[in-house]
Amino acid sequence: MAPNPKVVAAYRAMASLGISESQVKPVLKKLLKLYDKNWELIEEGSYRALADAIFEADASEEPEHPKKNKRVHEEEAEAEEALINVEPVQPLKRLRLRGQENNSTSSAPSPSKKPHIEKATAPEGSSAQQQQNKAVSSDGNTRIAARPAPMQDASSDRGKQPALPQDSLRGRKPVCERASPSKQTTVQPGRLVLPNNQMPHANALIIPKDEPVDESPDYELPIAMVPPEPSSLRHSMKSGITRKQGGHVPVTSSQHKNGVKDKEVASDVVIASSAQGEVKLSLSYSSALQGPDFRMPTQEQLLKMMEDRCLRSYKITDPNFSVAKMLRDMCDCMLKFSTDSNDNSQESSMTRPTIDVLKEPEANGTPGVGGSKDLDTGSHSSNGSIQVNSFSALVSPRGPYSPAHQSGLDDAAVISKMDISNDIPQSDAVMQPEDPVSPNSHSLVVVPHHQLTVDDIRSFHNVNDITKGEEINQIPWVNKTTNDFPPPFNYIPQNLVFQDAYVNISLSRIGAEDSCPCIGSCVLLSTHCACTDKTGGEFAYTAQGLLKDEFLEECVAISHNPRQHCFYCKDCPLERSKSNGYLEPCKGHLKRKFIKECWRKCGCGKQCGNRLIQRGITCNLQVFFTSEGKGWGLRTLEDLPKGAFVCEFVGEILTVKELHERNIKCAENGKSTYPILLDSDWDSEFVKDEEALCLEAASFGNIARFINHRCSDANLVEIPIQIECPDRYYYHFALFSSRKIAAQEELTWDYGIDFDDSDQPIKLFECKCGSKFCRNMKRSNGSTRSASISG
Ligand SMILES: C[S@@+](CC[C@H](N)C(=O)[O-])C[C@H]1O[C@@H](n2cnc3c(N)ncnc32)[C@H](O)[C@@H]1O
Repeated sequence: MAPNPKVVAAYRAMASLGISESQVKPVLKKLLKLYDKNWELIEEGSYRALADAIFEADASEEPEHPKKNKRVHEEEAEAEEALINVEPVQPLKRLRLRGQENNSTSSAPSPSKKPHIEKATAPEGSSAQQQQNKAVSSDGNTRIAARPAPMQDASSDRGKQPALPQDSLRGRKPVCERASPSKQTTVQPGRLVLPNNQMPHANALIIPKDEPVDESPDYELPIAMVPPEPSSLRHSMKSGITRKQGGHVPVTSSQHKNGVKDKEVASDVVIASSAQGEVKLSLSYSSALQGPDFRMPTQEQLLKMMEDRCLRSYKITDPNFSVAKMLRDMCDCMLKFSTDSNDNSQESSMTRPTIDVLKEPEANGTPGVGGSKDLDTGSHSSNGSIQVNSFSALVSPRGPYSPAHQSGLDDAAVISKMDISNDIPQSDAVMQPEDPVSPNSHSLVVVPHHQLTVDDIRSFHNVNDITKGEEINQIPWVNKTTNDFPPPFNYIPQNLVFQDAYVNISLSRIGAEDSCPCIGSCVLLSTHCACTDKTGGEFAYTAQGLLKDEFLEECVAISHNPRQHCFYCKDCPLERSKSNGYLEPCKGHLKRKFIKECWRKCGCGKQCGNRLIQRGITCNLQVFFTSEGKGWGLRTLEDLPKGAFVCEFVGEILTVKELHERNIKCAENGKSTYPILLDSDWDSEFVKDEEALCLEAASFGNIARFINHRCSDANLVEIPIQIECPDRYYYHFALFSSRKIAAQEELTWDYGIDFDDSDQPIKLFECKCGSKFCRNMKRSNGSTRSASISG
């Protein structure tokens, strides 16, 4: 018999990819069977489906179940016949690009025929793409905003009796409102959450620049969604109104015919929305395959399988990729486990684990930052669903304004929390009609790109590097405690003027007394360096780049005994900024020891030992969610010696007047400010309004915005550093280790808060520092005055 020319062509195409006939043959047979001998589907995209199916078959090489041999042989016989019979038949339904499912094309599916899900999920990316894209970045992630707690209205105490000078602010006002470690895991309407790169399948969500993009302009539709009533859905998406309950939006065609579920359908995906803005993706898998041997996979097994599958199938970003397909694969994985595996480690029948997929990925070699490695295998959801919570935001390497593209989601859509339910008709455990008002009801939030808020965009914190590449070292974040994501903010590595602050950095102002003619590293020279003149002729740093002990001890002592180091302005710029006709007395400012670093007008080089903090953060840090109720915190991932520079407190440079205005505005909006006053030198002369500066790090800041307060025995101490500005009304605010700090220890500094003084520009929080010297603890034990913040 003459060879079928189509078969020959397929062999040739595969041969060009280095795939032998013997590899092609069995897969081709299966595909022909699967596609009802529709060669069009096989030939499409230069035999892409075939190539991918071969790769998948190669990778899995799972032994056939003996029970199935007979059926398999029958199938093979049929397929063999198909190799001869090239008659095209009506093509079967394949997963299609979002919004295209309703299109009628030459490959439009036959409503009556559907491939088995296992086969239908043959990978869609081309093999060539697969090979090219092995090193696709795994960046990415999402969030559900942990919103800052509301701020106290700074004006609330106006008009109170004049107070005597006191050191209630103790010269340091880093006093920050905590970003609320709220348990808010619900996606708010209009809020965007992207799939986490730490999800096993995250790579699949990144579209390479040169990939063709979905031509469908219909970005208001969710991915791979086939709305039964497109117009109404579109309306609801566009208007930001979530879809009505009980109105599940089926993604695939698992319809019930006369109330009976179609047994042929292996899975379906249902997306539903609620007015609460929650998202539910419900995946059902066929009851036809469910028997007495049904077993649930363990979370690890399921995820591992998904990981493998994603690596094989989706590592190439493919314009045809759809989340629905990926989720359907997950159902398929469940099916495989439940029917094929006899592994004793599996969960018993009908147990359904809760998967917190994205809480704890691994980063920088530390356990558990945001990924799937640290799953809570013990917790099972009661409603028979697998929950995949806490997607983290993707960070776009192409800039923060294209996260949806980066995710492969084009202009739309994002899921923050999804329930993958095992629809088991017998138990009827899930797929109940949803209560439109219940907080547990499920919702679909599809956010067109144009609806993203600035906060949404800011909140795409890369789980592996919250600094977005701004620092020398990556700084990952991790949350083992809740489903919260780091609050939205823009990472900036250096202070930036907000608006009115007058920071005059000009070379002409730096005179001989503020620069040195040294060559090399000043700290190594025996000659006098002019840059030490302001610090008593001594460098504060050792040749090893640590603070000298003596200097450090003095700084710590000042911190511990602020009263002895406070000065009081005659005409306090801070009070002036708040004054609405009634000027209160100065509450005191802490006069601290300065360091002056060499800078660009000096003869020495960048590596000079007297240029420490300007070289940036060098230790390995991690943002983490504290378990004590302080919200996010910062810790070191390595042992730190005493006197090590950890980081600068970076933020927007504001005048104190601007800070006051911002505080009021933030209070109105329920937001917080994270300010510190740059007031260490305010005693030297009368400080003009525009010179009374502070740093505010809530919206623009660096890693220091995560450092929590600890009363008195904090392990960091703050030191003002003069670098480029000879006037000390502007300086850098650097944090050094005040003692040896062990890896994994939380980094803290004493904000200098007087918890008994409610007349502060910020709202106080209930201190949970845990120190035996806690000033707030004393107050709450012995005093009736409350200084706690809500949230
Ligand atoms: C600079 S921010 C620190 C990062 C913050 N924890 C977060 O989650 O973004 C300061 C805020 O953290 C919280 N915080 C800091 N130290 C705390 C402590 N010792 N006890 C309770 N809350 C604290 C307060 O809400 C404060 O306003």
